[in-house]
Formats: sequence, C-alpha cells, structure tokens
Amino acid sequence: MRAATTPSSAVRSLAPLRCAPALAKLRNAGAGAPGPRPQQQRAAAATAARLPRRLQRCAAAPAEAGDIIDIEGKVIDDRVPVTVITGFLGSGKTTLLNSLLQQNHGHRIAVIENEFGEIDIDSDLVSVEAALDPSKEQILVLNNGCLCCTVRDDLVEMLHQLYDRRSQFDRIVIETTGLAQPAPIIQTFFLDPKVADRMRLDGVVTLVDAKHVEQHLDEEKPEGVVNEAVEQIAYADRIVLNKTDLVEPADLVRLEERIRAMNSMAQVRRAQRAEVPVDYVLGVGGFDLEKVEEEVMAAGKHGHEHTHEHSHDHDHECSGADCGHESHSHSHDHDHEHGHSHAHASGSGSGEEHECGGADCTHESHSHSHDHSHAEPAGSSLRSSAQRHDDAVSSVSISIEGDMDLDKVNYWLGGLMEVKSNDLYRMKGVLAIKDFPARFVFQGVHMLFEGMPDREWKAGEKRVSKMVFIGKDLEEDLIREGFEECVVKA
Ligand SMILES: Nc1nc2c(ncn2[C@@H]2O[C@H](COP(=O)(O)OP(=O)(O)OP(=O)(O)O)[C@@H](O)[C@H]2O)c(=O)[nH]1
Repeated sequence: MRAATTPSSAVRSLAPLRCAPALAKLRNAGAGAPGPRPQQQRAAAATAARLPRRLQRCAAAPAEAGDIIDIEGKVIDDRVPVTVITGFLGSGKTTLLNSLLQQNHGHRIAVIENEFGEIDIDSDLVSVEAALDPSKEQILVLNNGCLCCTVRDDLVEMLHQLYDRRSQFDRIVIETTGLAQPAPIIQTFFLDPKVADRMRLDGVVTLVDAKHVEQHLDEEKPEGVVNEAVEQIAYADRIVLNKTDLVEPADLVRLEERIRAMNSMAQVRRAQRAEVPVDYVLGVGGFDLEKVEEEVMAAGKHGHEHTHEHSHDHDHECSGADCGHESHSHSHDHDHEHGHSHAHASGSGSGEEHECGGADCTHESHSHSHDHSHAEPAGSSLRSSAQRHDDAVSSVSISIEGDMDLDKVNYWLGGLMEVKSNDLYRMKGVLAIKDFPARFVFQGVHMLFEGMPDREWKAGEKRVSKMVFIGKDLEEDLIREGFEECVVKA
C-alpha cells in the first residue's frame, strides 16, 4: 500500500524529484544560448510544483517515447481532458449535457453518467443517438451510488477502459449525481497515478438552480453531514446560474453575490435551459486544486467537526454559506479537527477503508446514509470534509412493466408533490402510457414538473415505466403503492 498522501502533498513531493534535474539541464543548456530567463525558470518551477505528475515532466523535462512535442521541443500535455458537470438535483446538468452533445463544436465526447438511484434514467434522457457514434458505445453509465464512495473505484476502472478506446473521442465529460460531493471525484484525478498520467481534470462546471438553490444552501445539516449544494459551488471552476427565467432579476443579483462570496474564483454566468457557449464548459484549462481549497477553507462552512473560537463577542451561528459571506468578515478561528479517522490508500483508489459496502451503497431505494469515511491524512490540503450524506435523503426507484394510465399518473404525482412539497427534490421517469406510441418523459424539481413525449417505442422493446424519486424522508412503500395503482389493469 502506498503511503497516504493528499492530492497537493503528492504533487508537491514529486515535483522536486522529477523536475529538478530537468530544470538543471534546462539551465545548463541555456548558458550562452537563447533560452528561458531565470524569472521564467522560476515560474516554470513554481508551475511544475503545482502540477500533477504527468505535467510536472511537461514543464521542462525532455520528451519521452509517446510524448507529443511542440515546435520548441516542449512536451505538450496530451492527456485526455475531463470535464466534471455537477450541481444539485434538477439544476440542469442533463440539459447542459444534451446541449453539448447536440452542438457542432468538433469535440468528440465520451460521457460517463452517474445515477443516484437504482434505475438508469439519465442515459435514457441524454440524446445519445443524436450526438454519438451510432454504435452508442461511447456512452457509459455508472449506475447506482455516488461517485464519492465505492463507485469511485468503478470510475477509475471506467476511465481506464475508456482510455483504451481513446481514438474514438478526444475528451470525457462526467455528469455526477445531484448529490455528489465533488472533492473525492476531483481527487481521483490527482491521487490515482495512472489516471493522472492519462487524464487531466479540465474543469468542474457546476449548475445552480436559481429557483431552489438557496433552500439547499440554507439547509441545516446534522453535525458531520456535508452540504452537497455548498460543496458543489465551492469546488466549481465555472458556474452556470441556470433557470433564470424562474426568478426576479433582483434575486439573481443577490444569488450571484452569495455565490461569489462562496467561490470568488469561479466565473458565474446566467443561463436559461443551461445555454452557455461550449467553451464556457469545455477547455476550461485546468483545475487549480490549491485555489479551490483556499476557497473552501474561506467558506469554512461544511459539516466538519470543527471548533470555532470566535475572537469577538457577537454570537454568530456559523452555518451554511453565510459563514463564508464577504459581508461578515469578522475573524474567527476555525480550528478544524476532522473527526474522520480513516486512511484511504491514495494510490490505487481502491484501498479505501470505509463502511460503504458495495451492496448497501447501490441498494434499491437506499437511504444514502453510509459513512464515507475517507482519509484525511495529516497535512491534507483537499479536505474530504464530512463524508456523509444527509441520512434523511434517499431515493426510491420503481420499474414496472405494463402501460400506465396518464390521468392517474397526473393525479397521483400532483398529489404527491403537494404532500411532499419541499422535501421532494427530484423526480424523473420514462413512462409507457396506454395508447401512446412514444415514451413519455416526466421531470420534476420540487413543485415544478414537466412531461413530454420522447422517442417512439421501438418494435419489440419492452414497455417499461421507470421512475426515480429523490428527496428527504421519502416513504418508499407509499410511493411504490401509488405508482403501482397507476398501471392499467388488464
Ligand atoms: N424553467 C426552466 N427549466 C429548466 C431550465 N433548465 C432545465 N430545466 C428543467 O429542469 C428539469 C431538470 O433539468 P435536468 O437537466 O434534468 O437537471 P439535472 O441536474 O440533470 O437533474 P438530476 O439528474 O436529477 O440531478 C428539467 O425538467 C428541465 O427541462 C431552465 O433554465 N428553466
């Protein structure tokens, strides 16, 4: 087992080893010949010290077999760029992905989908046929669970499998589940040496639902439970403030201020239907781990076990995003004492010791309450934070063969949304409606939902209706019963 390291400590400790000889060579070669000036060398060394392993060599070392070099003989980073699209449930990730896949931008994109829940619906909703190779081999689905626990091993494996088919695409886009914590996903690209050699994290793009985000940001989490909505914003390189059609301009301004207070590094762009220029999402140009960590530290509001030693008198509840808000820049010591006593082996991405047993993690309608006890080794700069989702948040997945009665579905879903209101974060499904030749897609976020016909059922295709509900304190039996009642009886 490799010694436990953190992304940034791994990078720092490797940098002198790999780059010093190369820089010395460069300096020698530079004597009497045109070459980098000391200032440039210092800049290169500083850059190298921050870069992942593969790139440290790029900063100055001679080319190796297989490297691509530019006309000046420098190694070009030929690793596959990876974009992570994240954002809370229903914020518009799939909408953005669809738009990316449908545009003519010249990028050949391989997609990895992560689904929180049993049934793979997102891959049904992504416009595979319109955008990808007819073989559809380029879309891969990480079914079940969250990328931040056991499935991360799957992610590593999937990335390597994809890499073997490199000629088929030139970049990878990962759409995370709406409940994903971005940090462990980001870590994959820095901790797993083989992944770091082959791929680079190009950027983390976070979709923000202008209508509902504040509710999630303000949500009080039990001690030790991470606020995913907060983290997703804190770790973003680019933020798409989506659904601007649903809020007043004044709310948008307030939201932007709040977002910037949480993450001043990320660009924020308003959008409807996630419409942003392709280069806002792809080709961000790198993920600066240290800068992000600074932001997260500044925000200082995750569900860590930390002791606040306020150096001023006024009573202040250090909760949610407010803590990181510019407007209260009083000084208080956040003496973070991370309660997790885990040690994940950083090298392979497979040696984590936590209680997230694979089966539990992917259980149908699992209440996602496992303890993500990722290691926080000494000196860690990228905090895994409280690696536990809110116990009350769960997903209920239902799949039923047979046609549904549309009126009954409408009536039942309407009632469910009314009863659960704010606690039903997300609901989506593909339904087989009686006498409808096309699939019927339902999408709901809190009280808003839309339904529309999708493609036609294919000849011989089983007419199966699938629904996933994600929310707080969901009563699985009642939901299942209600859904089953909508099936047309023979
Ligand atoms: N009014 C409005 N609706 C939007 C906008 N963007 C997306 N939607 C709708 O919001 C719903 C959720 O969008 P998705 O793209 O599926 O969101 P998501 O983040 O992929 O959702 P999850 O996979 O559940 O996390 C869908 O019904 C979209 O059509 C927008 O700008 N305005």
